[in-house]
Amino acid sequence: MTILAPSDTQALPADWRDFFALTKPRVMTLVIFTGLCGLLAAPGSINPVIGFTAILCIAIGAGGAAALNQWWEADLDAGMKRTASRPLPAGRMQRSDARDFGIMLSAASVVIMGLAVGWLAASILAVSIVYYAVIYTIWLKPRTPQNIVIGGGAGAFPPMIGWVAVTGDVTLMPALLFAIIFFWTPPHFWALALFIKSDYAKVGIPMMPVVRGQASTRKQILAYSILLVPLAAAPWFIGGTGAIYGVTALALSFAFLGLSVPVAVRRSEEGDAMKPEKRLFAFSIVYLFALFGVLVVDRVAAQYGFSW
Ligand code: HEM
Ligand SMILES: CC(C)=CCC/C(C)=C/CC/C(C)=C/COP(=O)(O)OP(=O)(O)O
Repeated sequence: MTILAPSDTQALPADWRDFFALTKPRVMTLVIFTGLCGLLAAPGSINPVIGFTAILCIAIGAGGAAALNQWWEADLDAGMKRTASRPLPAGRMQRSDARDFGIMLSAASVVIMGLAVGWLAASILAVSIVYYAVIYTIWLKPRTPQNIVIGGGAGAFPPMIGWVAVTGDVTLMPALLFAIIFFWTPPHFWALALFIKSDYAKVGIPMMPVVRGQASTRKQILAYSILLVPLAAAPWFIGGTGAIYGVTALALSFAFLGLSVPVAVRRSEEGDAMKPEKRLFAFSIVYLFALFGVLVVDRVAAQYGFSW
């Protein structure tokens, strides 16, 4: 099968703000934060300049992959209200410029990571870029309602990259951090997809609520949320963290589960300003920031002798 690249259109000259927008800066804050937390929670130490370089490379690589995602999806983005004002669908940029920008950032991030930090971290970064830009965006997203379940792997790599930048090897702890984000992604995204369902249906993307329906999606959100409870606490169970992390992870995960139940049973009050799925989506972001934040707090506390 031949995959044709989207062609160029007449576009207005883009400025730096459009290039910055191509990196999906708001979404990538959490990607960068989880990468930083992976780096700070890892055993051992790293030269601050090299540590900063590692995080910069995760940011540049994630931004490059996001630019490639938008280069490929310019036509789809034009058909959805949420994405129509992005630089490409709004006609502020040439498609080829977005593609070249994405390739340049991606390549630079991997090479700099390899030379300055290490080639294992660089290889995992390269895999995550290809995973997001090619496996998820080009291959899975238009083909299967399991797109984000499998595609969730792309966004789960950053803490592992941060960890590996310090330790130089992949052990059970970074694998667990990967698994937490991997199983967090379906409830995170399907909660959103439940209230923007019609947008994806319009452009023919087989997102779960469109293909399997709302009831099935709601049940699956609950199933992943249940799984997150033991999984998020697993770093504590295996002795990789102290109780500061473990107890907070359990509290956060039960709160997450508590917000998933009304989504699963469609319980929303008459005149409820914020639907349960909107509430769950918003909390999913707070959840991951807090979970990875407390991972670092736990490690710092242990270093200062505060551990239960
Ligand atoms: C395949 C996996 C994922 C999909 C399909 C997805 C999809 C989305 C979508 C469509 C939005 C709405 C905002 C927008 O228009 O860009 C969003 C928001 C967000 N996502 Fe995800 N996401 C995924 C994974 C992740 C991961 C792994 C992270 C970070 C670890 C993340 C962090 C965020 C954040 C922070 C926001 C809020 C951005 C804002 O405030 O506008 N997402 N996500
Ligand atoms: C280091 C590295 C490469 C990290 C990548 C991180 C990653 C995969 C994040 C995924 C988050 C994201 C923006 C999904 C949007 O899905 P979409 O693109 O389908 O959403 P859209 O409908 O808004 O375009």
